Amino acid sequence: MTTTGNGPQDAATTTPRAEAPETTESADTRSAKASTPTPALLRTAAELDALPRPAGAERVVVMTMGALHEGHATLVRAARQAAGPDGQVVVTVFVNPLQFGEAADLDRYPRTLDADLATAGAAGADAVFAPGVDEVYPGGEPQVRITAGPMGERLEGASRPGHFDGMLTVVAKLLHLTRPDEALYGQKDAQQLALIRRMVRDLNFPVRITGVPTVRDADGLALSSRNRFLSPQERHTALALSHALFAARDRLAAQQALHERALATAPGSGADRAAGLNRLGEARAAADAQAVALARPNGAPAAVRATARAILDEAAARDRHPLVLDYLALVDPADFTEIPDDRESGDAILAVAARVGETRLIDNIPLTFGALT
Ligand SMILES: Nc1ncnc2c1ncn2[C@@H]1O[C@H](COP(=O)(O)OP(=O)(O)OP(=O)(O)O)[C@@H](O)[C@H]1O
Ligand SMILES: CC(C)(CO)[C@@H](O)C(=O)[O-]
Ligand code: BAL
Repeated sequence: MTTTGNGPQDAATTTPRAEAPETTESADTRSAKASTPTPALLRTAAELDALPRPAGAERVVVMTMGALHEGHATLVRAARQAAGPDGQVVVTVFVNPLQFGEAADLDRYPRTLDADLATAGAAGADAVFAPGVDEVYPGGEPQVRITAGPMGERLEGASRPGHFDGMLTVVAKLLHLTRPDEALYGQKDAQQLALIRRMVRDLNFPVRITGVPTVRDADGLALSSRNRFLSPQERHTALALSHALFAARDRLAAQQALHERALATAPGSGADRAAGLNRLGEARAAADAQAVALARPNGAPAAVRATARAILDEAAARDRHPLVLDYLALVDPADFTEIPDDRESGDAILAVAARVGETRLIDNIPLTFGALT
């Protein structure tokens, strides 16, 4: 019997281990991990169906492609928190062939189920649903699929044709199979999260979708299963992604702080304020007001893009282990269309994708234009 110690309604504690197929885990590994709660491993839809729902509490699902890291563990902990002690957390582990373009990317995608069970259990999962490809697609490639629509053709969709149709198709299937009250996804895959929200809204899926902020290494690199393919030198180059995003965010904050200071110093429009302050001999405040007057209305989006671009260009110009930029885009979170240069307020996402060596990485940061500090 598996135990998770997550409460009396914990369905995993009611699922005998013998009913789930064995993993390839050795007896030695199992005993070494005896102190960590091991979630029930479910390999088939029938086993998942047999998992009792928590009485009077919710089932919360985290979907993954395995090779779990601290980013995934954070999602599982957030799911545990959302489900509460009486609720149930189910983690899915499935490398979905439908969302891969290059066969090589699919073939080399890391598969680490034994370690995943331990990570999921330690983070509070009650069950791990890890079906094989034949279980998810018993009739071979599905003829009928979800179409992501225009948002799915931008950025990641343009670089990975068919990716989002494949992703949404499996997410729809996994939502039907797991039937959660709530499902959590990472903001690291911001376009994916936006599309899942859109699918759930457009097609009336009875589930709440929650986004979880990106988890990063101490030096800023967004955690990703694909990071393990980076050599130390490539990893160093890859830091340009997050550093570009942070620099752009800091530039926007500085510009907004400048604007606020100018507003606080004297009322009126930028140019008038600068002239008035100059007459009063307020040279510093006048310079601020002038800078703001010049910077708007075409300032902030362009400045944000240029700041990030400069850092990425520098990494692309390196002789060894250069970064190859795929896209840098400042987009509207609602539909992933480009933010126009004259946009003065509202939410945006600055998103980047680049290849370092053989590894393609993505990252993004949420920004708010016109927000007062
Ligand atoms: N660093 C992270 N912070 C927060 N959530 C993350 C992070 N990395 C992955 N996730 C989320 O975990 C879920 C499963 O993602 P997935 O298994 O594809 O991992 P991954 O690290 O993104 O792998 P890869 O980038 O190689 O595809 C997704 O909702 C994803 O957004
Ligand atoms: C949502 C998902 C599990 C669908 O395969 C995958 O795209 C991922 O891990 O982000
Ligand atoms: N993390 C998103 C899934 C993918 O790259 O296919």
